[in-house]
This record gives sequence, structure tokens and C-alpha cells, in this order.
Amino acid sequence: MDSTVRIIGVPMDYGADRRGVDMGPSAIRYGGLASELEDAGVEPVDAGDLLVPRAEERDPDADPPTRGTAKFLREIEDVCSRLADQVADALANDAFPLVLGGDHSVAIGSMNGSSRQAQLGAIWFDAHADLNTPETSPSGNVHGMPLGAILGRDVFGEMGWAHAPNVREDAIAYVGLRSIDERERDLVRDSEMTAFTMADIDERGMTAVVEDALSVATNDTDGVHVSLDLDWLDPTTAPGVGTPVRGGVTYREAHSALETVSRRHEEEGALRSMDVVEVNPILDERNETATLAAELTASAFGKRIL
Ligand SMILES: NC(=[NH2+])NCCC[C@H](N)C(=O)O
Ligand SMILES: [Mn+2]
Ligand SMILES: [Mn+2]
Repeated sequence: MDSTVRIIGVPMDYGADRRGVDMGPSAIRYGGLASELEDAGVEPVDAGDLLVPRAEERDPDADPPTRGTAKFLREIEDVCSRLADQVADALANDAFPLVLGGDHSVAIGSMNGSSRQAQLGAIWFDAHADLNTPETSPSGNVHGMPLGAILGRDVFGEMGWAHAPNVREDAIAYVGLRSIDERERDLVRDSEMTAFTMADIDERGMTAVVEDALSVATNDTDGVHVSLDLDWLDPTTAPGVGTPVRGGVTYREAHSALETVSRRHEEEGALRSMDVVEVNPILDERNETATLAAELTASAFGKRIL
């Protein structure tokens, strides 16, 4: 790959209950992101962090923390709208937008910006389906809703900052699902999305699964958004996440998955945008999860062992 990668940090934790994921962008940078990307042969340009007002500094009278059952939705709208502009600006300037979260609600902004001028497919590397809406969410946490938002489900359909009309359900593939809420299960089953669970990875191997996911996401689209939630990995390998789930992807499987993505990108220019989310330095051990996030990102951009 010969392109410029524009790094956009989003130090936001409004979408998650456990504090600390706002420090993810710094931790991933300290984990060696820029030099890893250089090793991958791309030129990283760091655009710095978006300004995210701290929860403690909000005017308590301005907006209640919970709107319906989506906590901090107004704050998330503010951040994601600005993020979408930044992502669109990067693409307009021939730079590849790489968004560092932050909790997974940042994906609403990344995918909105990335799909403004293009039909966008997506691969969702995650333990969770993130398909809730304020109506279905058991927690009210927006990091469990980004795909519900993008697809314009329930109230999100009326929210232009959330709903991304150029993202078709049938161009989205999950890889590594293993924790789905009760009401979400039917939503996933009844959707047109393709869901590869951990069981599929066990049976068929990571490479075959990711090849299929890429075929879903590139079918009749202009490019693919890769959303990498670090809780996709097993918590023994990636302990620094707020919602860990046992039985996740191994270190080597994860690299293999992103190497498969990069190979397809080299062949057909499949990748359009990416976000790396849910790294929580407070819960991490000596920054290993953030370092892993940096390494996996480099694999997606073509870093190879040999
Ligand atoms: N991006 C994440 N880590 N999402 C976790 C979501 C957990 C749960 N499904 C919820 O809606 O609250
Ligand atoms: Mn997750
Ligand atoms: Mn997620």
C-alpha cells in the first residue's frame, strides 16, 4: 500500500459504563502505532484527537445523562458528527482514515463519514453484535448500538447523524460473535447481515471465514470499513477491555484475519476506512492490549513477518 493514513483519535467513553476507554488513543499511540504503520509501508499522519468534553465538565442542567434508554446520546451525537466530517475530509484528500477509539459508538461517526460518497460494506470484528437500539438495549450503553444506529433502526431512523443510508445490511459481516443479548439474537437472525460466530472460526479456520466476510463486504460496494473491537480477542490476550468475553480469538488468529484483509486490499483495493476501539488502559496490563491494537492495525495495512 502506498497511501497516507490519517490517524484520528477520539478520546470518548460516553458509550460505555466502565471509565477509561477515553485513554485508548494515547495508549495505542504509545503502543507504537506510528512505527508499526511505517513498517507496514504506509505513511502515518497524526491528526491528533477530537475535542471531547469530559463527562464531569458537562453542565448538569443542559441535558440529563440518560435520554430514553440511550445514555449520553446528545454528547455522542456531537462527537460523532464532528468525527464523520473528519473522516470524509481525510477521504476527500486521498488519505485513509484510521480512527482510534474510544468506545465503539465512535463507529457511528467513522461509518457515516466513510459512506457519504460511497456504498460501504463492513466487517465487524467483535465478541458482540452491537445491534441494539434504545428500545432493545438492556444497558442503555450506546457502544452496544452502533450497527443499530448506522442501519437506522427504531429511533435512529430519524437521526441523520446516526443513520448511514449508503450502508446496506447485506454488505455487513460479523466475525467472532460470542455474546449476544436475548433480544439481539432475533435481530441478528432476522437481519440480512452475515454472522460468523466463534463456532464458525473453530470449524472452518480464520482465513476461510475472513475471505467469506470480505466477499460479503465487497459485494456491490465501493469499499469496506473494518471495525476492530479489541474484545474480539480472548481476554487472556487482550485484558484491557471493558466488556471481556471468554472464548475469544487468539493472538495468531487475529493477525491472520487482518493479514487476510490486507491481502484482499492489495489485490482489489478493498479497504476504505477502519476503526480500532474499546482499548481501556485502566484495565490493561502494561499496555499490552493497546500494543496489540497497534500491531493488528499494521497487519491490516500489510505488515508481514517476512
Ligand atoms: N462495543 C461493545 N463492547 N459493546 C458491548 C455491548 C454489550 C451489550 N450487548 C449491551 O448492549 O450493552
Ligand atoms: Mn465488543
Ligand atoms: Mn463492539
